[in-house]
Amino acid sequence: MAETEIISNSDNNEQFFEGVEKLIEIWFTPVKRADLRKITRQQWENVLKIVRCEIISFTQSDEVDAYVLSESSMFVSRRRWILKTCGKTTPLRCVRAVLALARETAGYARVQNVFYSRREFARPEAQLKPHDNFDSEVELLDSFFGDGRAYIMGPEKDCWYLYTLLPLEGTVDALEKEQREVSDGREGGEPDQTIEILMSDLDPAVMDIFTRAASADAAQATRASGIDQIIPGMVIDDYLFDPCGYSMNGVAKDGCYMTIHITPEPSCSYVSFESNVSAACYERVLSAVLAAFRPAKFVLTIFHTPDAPASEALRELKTFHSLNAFEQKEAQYCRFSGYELHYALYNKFPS
Ligand SMILES: C[S@+](CC[C@H](N)C(=O)[O-])C[C@H]1O[C@@H](n2cnc3c(N)ncnc32)[C@H](O)[C@@H]1O
Repeated sequence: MAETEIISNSDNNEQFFEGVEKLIEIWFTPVKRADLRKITRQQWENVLKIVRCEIISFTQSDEVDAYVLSESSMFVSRRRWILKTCGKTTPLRCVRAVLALARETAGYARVQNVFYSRREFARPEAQLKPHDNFDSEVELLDSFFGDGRAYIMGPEKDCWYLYTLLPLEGTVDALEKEQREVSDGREGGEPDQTIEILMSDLDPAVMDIFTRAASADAAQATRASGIDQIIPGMVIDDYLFDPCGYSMNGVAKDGCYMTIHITPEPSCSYVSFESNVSAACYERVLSAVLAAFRPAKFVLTIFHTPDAPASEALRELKTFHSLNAFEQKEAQYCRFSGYELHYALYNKFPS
């Protein structure tokens, strides 16, 4: 397993781990018979060495290959690649290698869309280049993809960063038109959505479940926390770290995935939830996630294509009972190339 990034905090002898992940998602422009799943496990292992993490488990459905990593997860489907890594990993350093494999092994010549995002790190100064500041990350991303656009949302010390592609002809409408033309009559025109819930300051009693002292194995932690009930019917691949820490991927037959990563250390507790489940389930999913982990604070992001039912779900967000205990500190809505984004930051009301 890769070197553990656990740093002792000399003031109180507690351990620090940077749970906040860097998340990159690349969509390739459809080509008949091209498939990212032609890239072999050995080739992915070489890529992940550059990132400073390793594969620890694997599961798959007809639509997606899901890897649990020593630092979070990777999902590979026909034309979408997702890499989510925490700690001091360096995911942007592997993008050049992935673009080369996509071209030479999988058969993709063009990138259709890119999303790179993360919350502000608890300890930004401890990150390795280019992840020690967002400007350097953007500079490297621009060197791969030409002109992207960078966004910073929320308050300075607790912000959320995003990089995505600029519309080619200068306007969002122009890019959406181009994307519609590319996907007309082929795969790839399907509605898409991603919900992410990035939680901090979690209930210590819940975090305790994700320690070897409290749970004999990952399956026990999955059941005791209710993770198996968040999106029922998924094949779950879970892993309990020693002495604490938890990662899981879930995949369903229809291509739906979910992934949860947990840093239970009291001084830096952090949990991330991500899924492309359809928006029809958002209230149920949000309430199951908040009930399972009991965060004091969380960032909610929802990306969706304009035709996805998520647009409806977002209009109803204010009526979600699960959000009654929280104050919405920030909220922003953006429209990008082919996607809309809702971002919000919530704090628990003092009890
Ligand atoms: C990989 S997990 C999940 C991280 C995730 N990004 C999150 O949302 O918190 C990290 C947790 O596992 C623990 N851990 C134990 N051994 C580890 C190892 N060899 N590599 C990475 N994390 C390890 C860390 O202390 C931390 O609590």
